[in-house]
Amino acid sequence: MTIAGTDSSGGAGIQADIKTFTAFGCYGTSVITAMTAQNTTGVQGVHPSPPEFVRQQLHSVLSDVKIEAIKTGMLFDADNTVAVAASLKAHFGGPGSAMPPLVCDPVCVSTSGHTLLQPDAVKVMISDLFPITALVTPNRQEAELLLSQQDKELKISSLEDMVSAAKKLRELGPKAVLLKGGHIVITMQDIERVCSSNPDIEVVKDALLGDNMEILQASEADAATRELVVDVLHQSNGSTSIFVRPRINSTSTHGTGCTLSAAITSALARGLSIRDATSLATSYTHAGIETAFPIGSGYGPLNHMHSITLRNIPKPTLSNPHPFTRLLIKSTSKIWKEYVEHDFVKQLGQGTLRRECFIHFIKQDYHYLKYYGRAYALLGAKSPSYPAIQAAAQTMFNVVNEVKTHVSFCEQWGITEEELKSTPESSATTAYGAFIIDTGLQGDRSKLIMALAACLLGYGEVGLWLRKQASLPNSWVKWEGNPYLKWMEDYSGEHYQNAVKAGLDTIEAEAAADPPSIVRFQEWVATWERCTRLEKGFWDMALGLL
Ligand SMILES: Cc1ncc(COP(=O)(O)O)c(N)n1
Repeated sequence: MTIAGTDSSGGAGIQADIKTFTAFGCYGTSVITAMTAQNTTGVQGVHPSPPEFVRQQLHSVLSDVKIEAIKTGMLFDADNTVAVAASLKAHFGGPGSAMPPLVCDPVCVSTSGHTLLQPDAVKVMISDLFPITALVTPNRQEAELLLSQQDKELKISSLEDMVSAAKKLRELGPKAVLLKGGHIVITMQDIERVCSSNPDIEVVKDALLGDNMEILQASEADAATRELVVDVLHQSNGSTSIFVRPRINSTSTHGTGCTLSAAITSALARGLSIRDATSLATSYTHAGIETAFPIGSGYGPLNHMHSITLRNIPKPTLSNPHPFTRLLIKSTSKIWKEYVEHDFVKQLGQGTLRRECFIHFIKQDYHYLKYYGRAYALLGAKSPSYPAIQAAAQTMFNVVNEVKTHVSFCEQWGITEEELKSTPESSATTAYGAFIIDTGLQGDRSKLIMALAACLLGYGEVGLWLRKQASLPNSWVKWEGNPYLKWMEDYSGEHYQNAVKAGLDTIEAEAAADPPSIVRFQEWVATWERCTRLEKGFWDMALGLL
């Protein structure tokens, strides 16, 4: 449900909210607090709803429809603000009627400079609405106005100011604060500076920023001085996360705040946490600006419907042959790095890895391959065409054959096949294997492909990384004479790398043939991330023997 003002030009307010709810697959209801005569150049008139009529609309909706999440936008005056807060408290005050998450976008002034919240309403918003608010989403100007009650001089002009203002705003009563930084230019250097003095801050980078990976071959200079937009989320558990994305110079920004808060509300209605909802919503809004088409002569609206397909999967090029996989890895670059540059891998490369750890690992790998083979059989069963069935079946055979190589490899380490069979499966192996099979059984073929990719691509990455490191002068990787040379040769060798290439092509083809919605993409990322984490867990387990 949105409680806000209308925008006759369709880009902000109720209209933006309903479009955004729809794009997120949610059903929207609306309570109108004011009508505006408005276009892309400004607000020409405001006609507030009488407070009794605001109450009546709220009653009509709440007495009939089960609401999963609520947002407030333009409330216009103190009377309407009181009406909204009182109605919500009355409806959700009783036993068994818990308040759904309330996102308060404290709309005060339009982009064009028109007052959308009268000065005496600010105090009421703080006293009546904030205590029942799950998340308040001010921009810089709104944050300064809200905090001016305590400190008239307060100005927010740096990332440090944003972090401290977000904390102060939290003390006004809402459970969490998202301070939006669209009006403050920030660079990577600022982020590094702030994070080095506040190591607890979580940095959530948009998929378009991130690290380079060997298997994706291309490089992209991430200039320390590139202009960024940063939003700061501070929550009641004391955690602070900052959401970072590239700045777009665009005039298609009318209704950005409404859209962002409506997107967060939708994601909360779908059950995401505030942090994950914010991450998804900032991506969605960014893509809306990026893909907007010009409407009107002033500040035009965003494109709300881009998420029907995933934005921005660039076409493959020579320098970026696997754009979708790149997006996937960049979306999870932190955990991916922890996996592929794990201490287990480093010690293996140095040749210092303890023999027991390696033996534990290859024994468990023997069990894991069983799940992995079965999962490809399941993928075959879910494949729509002969070539797709063939590809899945072929990989299943490759895995089964790999087991034979694995058994003879283990023999060289003094482990018989009998011993492999009788080794109990560790929890990390069962967890990972079961997760893959479970993902496959849930029904979505693409999700299963994402689940299987973390293993395939990760080992390919490890092989290439170690080989590349070994080729550098004075390298920490010991190649010749390393007891694990054969393992490194296998995973960096042509045979395995060809399998990686085939896997990359499958993922790219899957994404190109049926580009996912942003919500579905997020599900793919979540699956991929779970498997990356489980892979890391597999190596933690092997090192845990120490
Ligand atoms: C009805 C209504 N609600 C909110 C806004 C703020 O949007 P923006 O800051 O983009 O002008 C607006 N212009 N109109």
